[in-house]
Amino acid sequence: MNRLIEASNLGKRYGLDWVFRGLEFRLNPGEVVALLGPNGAGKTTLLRVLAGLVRPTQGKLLRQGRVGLLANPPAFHRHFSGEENLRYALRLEGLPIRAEALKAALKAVGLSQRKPVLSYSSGMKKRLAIARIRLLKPDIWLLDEPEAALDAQGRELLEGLVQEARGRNGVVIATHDRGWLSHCDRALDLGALQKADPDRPSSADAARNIG
Ligand SMILES: Nc1ncnc2c1ncn2[C@@H]1O[C@H](COP(=O)(O)OP(=O)(O)OP(=O)(O)O)[C@@H](O)[C@H]1O
Repeated sequence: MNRLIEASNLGKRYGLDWVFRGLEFRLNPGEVVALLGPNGAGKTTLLRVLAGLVRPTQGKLLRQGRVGLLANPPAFHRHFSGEENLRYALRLEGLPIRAEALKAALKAVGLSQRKPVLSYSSGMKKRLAIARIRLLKPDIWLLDEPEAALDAQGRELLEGLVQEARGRNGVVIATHDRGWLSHCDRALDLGALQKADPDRPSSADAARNIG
């Protein structure tokens, strides 16, 4: 089977401080992995490294396929409407832009087409980010605290999205919400990795099977 992500001896340091070091991580198509750990454990940093936005300080990282990062908070062009932001994202990825698909994507998350994003609440921005990742259909879904700011209906949308994705894509969910574990195949606990070795020398894969 072709792996979507294969990382070995991965490490990221800011100044003298290692955020993580010696990390082994693999993601296969169809797998959903939870990324756990307390504040500051390195979940966002690892997602950004896996997404290719931050260069690792050490180690090898191989990725296969398109990556979609649902950041927390998600970033948009504030003066563009929701629809314009979706168009822009599709154009950047070189994907076809179909007006009907854009309209449907916004409707599915309960947003109107014309309002500028600067008038959105945090939950509405999160919903727009859900619409965006759903349209972009990446092979690798990296979700950073995806539940933050969402109401119960938004959460349901998100859970549906993860179920949709898990058929053929790989999903990594960084979260403090252990409710996600029932949707995940494995968990990687960065807090446990730190505790196992406070100086964070090279360590083995901290992933554990959860069912
Ligand atoms: N650009 C940066 N420069 C310096 N240090 C950074 C930078 N980004 C993150 N860090 C540090 O890396 C560590 C991990 O931060 P990160 O945001 O990855 O943690 P997290 O697990 O996502 O935390 P939270 O649960 O609070 O979102 C923290 O000590 C943080 O201060």
